[in-house]
Amino acid sequence: MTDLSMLVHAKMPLAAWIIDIEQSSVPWCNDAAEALLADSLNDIKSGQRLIGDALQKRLSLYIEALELGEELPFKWPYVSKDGARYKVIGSVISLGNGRRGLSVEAHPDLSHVSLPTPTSITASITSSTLPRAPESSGLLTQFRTLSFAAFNPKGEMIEASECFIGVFGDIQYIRDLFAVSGAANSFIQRLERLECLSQEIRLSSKQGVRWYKVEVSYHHFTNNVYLLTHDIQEERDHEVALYRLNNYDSLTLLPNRNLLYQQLESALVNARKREREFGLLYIDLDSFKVINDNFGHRVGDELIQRVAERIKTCIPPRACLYRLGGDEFVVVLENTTGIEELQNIAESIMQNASNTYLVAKMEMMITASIGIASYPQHADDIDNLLKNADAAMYRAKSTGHNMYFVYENNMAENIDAHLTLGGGLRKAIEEEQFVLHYQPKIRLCDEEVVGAEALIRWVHPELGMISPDQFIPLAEESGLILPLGEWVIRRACRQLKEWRESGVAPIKMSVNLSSRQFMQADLVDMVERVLQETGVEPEYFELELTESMLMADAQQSIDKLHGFRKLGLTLSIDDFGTGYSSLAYLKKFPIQTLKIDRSFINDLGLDSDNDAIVKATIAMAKSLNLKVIAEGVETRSQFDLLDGYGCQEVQGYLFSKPLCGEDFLRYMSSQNVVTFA
Ligand SMILES: Nc1nc2c(ncn2[C@@H]2O[C@@H]3COP(=O)(O)O[C@H]4[C@@H](O)[C@H](n5cnc6c(=O)[nH]c(N)nc65)O[C@@H]4COP(=O)(O)O[C@H]3[C@H]2O)c(=O)[nH]1
Repeated sequence: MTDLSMLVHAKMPLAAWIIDIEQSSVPWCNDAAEALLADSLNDIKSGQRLIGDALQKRLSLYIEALELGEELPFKWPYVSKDGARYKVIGSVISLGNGRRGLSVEAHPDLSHVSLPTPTSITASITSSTLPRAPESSGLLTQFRTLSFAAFNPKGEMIEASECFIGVFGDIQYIRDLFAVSGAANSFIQRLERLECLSQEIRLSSKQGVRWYKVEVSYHHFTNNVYLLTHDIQEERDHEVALYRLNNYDSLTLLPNRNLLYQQLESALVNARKREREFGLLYIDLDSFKVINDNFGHRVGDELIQRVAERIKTCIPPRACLYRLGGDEFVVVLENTTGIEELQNIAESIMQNASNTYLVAKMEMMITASIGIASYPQHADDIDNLLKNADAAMYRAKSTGHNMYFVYENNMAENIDAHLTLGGGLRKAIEEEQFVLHYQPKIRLCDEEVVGAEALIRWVHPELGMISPDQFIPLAEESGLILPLGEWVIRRACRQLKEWRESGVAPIKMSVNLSSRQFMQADLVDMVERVLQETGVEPEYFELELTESMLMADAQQSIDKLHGFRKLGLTLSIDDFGTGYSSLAYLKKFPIQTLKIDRSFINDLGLDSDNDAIVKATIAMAKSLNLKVIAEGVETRSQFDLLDGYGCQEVQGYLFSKPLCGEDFLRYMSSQNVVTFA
């Protein structure tokens, strides 16, 4: 056995295997270990031969020490079958289920190689001006796959394998290998302290600076250094890719939630230490789901990319933008001088983000709702800071689109319930846990079905059917009414189309609008789009609005109502009598129908004041050329009174409760309003 044959065995990568300490077995070994341990491998796998008595004893001691909380260094000399010597070095790893194991590597033990005269190894980094040493034996050059080199105490390369020269060139000094001179110094210093050294380090190869695993052995007698290198750049690239995958959003390439938490943690530490402020903006795009639903996820994804690019241009260079997923982003700004700084960013985002985007050859628009929270004013820990910014964002959403709000204390009051229920509602929208029921509208003169009011129900997987009174206010508050409202309009139109296709005589479909929906900037466009998409003629579609909705911003309402009228659909005032009830004012609104609230119908014939109001309302509505419909009609006597007062249509349990689509069709058939063409 020659010294060189030992080097041959020390091939890279290192032989590595895992020892299950409790079982005294070897559950895994790599190819190098397989080659190194050759025909004893079968025994290794069954855990018998390699782990002989002496080793078993050492492992037992090791386990005992581990149990006492003491981790002993595990080193074990190993001589392979052909006499090559190795140092096996192990470290503790978890094997799952509370079991512990050792991850071991066999490092070639080069301390037996006979080599030239000793001097100090420190000289190797200080003697770069010395001429090249002549000690080369010429033997190593024959190795083609092993990247190996030997250096004398002056740091001069004595000899190198063909592979080494191929990778690093014919270098003169050990320091020539290192990409950074500081790295060379600390490397040599470590080597002086340790017998052998295994380190991952960047070296200067002919291909450029790359990551290598370097195994170095320092020979005591000769002071020479023996160095093996193994290119691990590819592994590093994989690690980097994995890091990117875990910490960056693949769609926008923005840092994700993980990195957000990391930055917030460090921002918090800095701010506490230096008594500084920092803040964040929680950004949620408005009605993004509508875009996904209408144009597909590819278009939605592209829009998200464009929006991310746009937001980046609106924030200062020292601010950092993160994507939390979906249509949610967060901007973090450290060392702020006050809330205004954050408000300025919000304004800049709102202004720029709402400009059109060219996506899939279409011009698209989207707005953002933003919530602002700052440390230490609004929270003194990260979770609450995020939660409060989120609460402020919800406030912005429920107040109107394209707005920002700075967190205020009262926003937190309902936030827990809000997030739980809101979260449920969000999921319900995604999973379409909603159905529409339809209540017939009956013409008084001939008791024919002339219309249907679409009424939403939430079919909750655990709670069963939930009435709209319970969740519409929540949907309003969270802004979710916008996607939900659009779903209602689309579903109702599709249903009308289906009924028509199954031979039902034309009837009008009415849909309720909520106040938040009514504020939606692109509402008229959205309704037009849905009507076109579903092929419903506008004259068969009606929107029901409340008085309070119209009065909130009368001028804007008038403009919007005219927009709807231009489309050709009809407009009805719902729950009439419960609000302002100013017919004179209502004259200004281009509406066609008044719906008398069921609270008036309840007492009809029992309360003369009520009767007088209903009678007067119908008379005045007629003079204004408005159609009148009464809701909540439950009895024949109510029906007869309304007939006598000149009411044109009724709706109520007297005829039918709201029905699912199929039952409504059956109801129509029983009323002979089916004209099978
Ligand atoms: N006691 C009695 N009740 C009757 C009678 N006839 C009908 N009703 C009920 O009265 C409500 C009429 O709807 P609304 O006034 O628009 O009041 C609706 C409407 O404001 C809102 N809503 C329902 N669907 C939607 C929707 O799709 N969008 C929006 N924004 N709001 C909706 O929820 C409210 C409640 O809806 P529902 O629970 O379906 O309750 C419905 C209906 O089931 C009757 O003879 N007697």
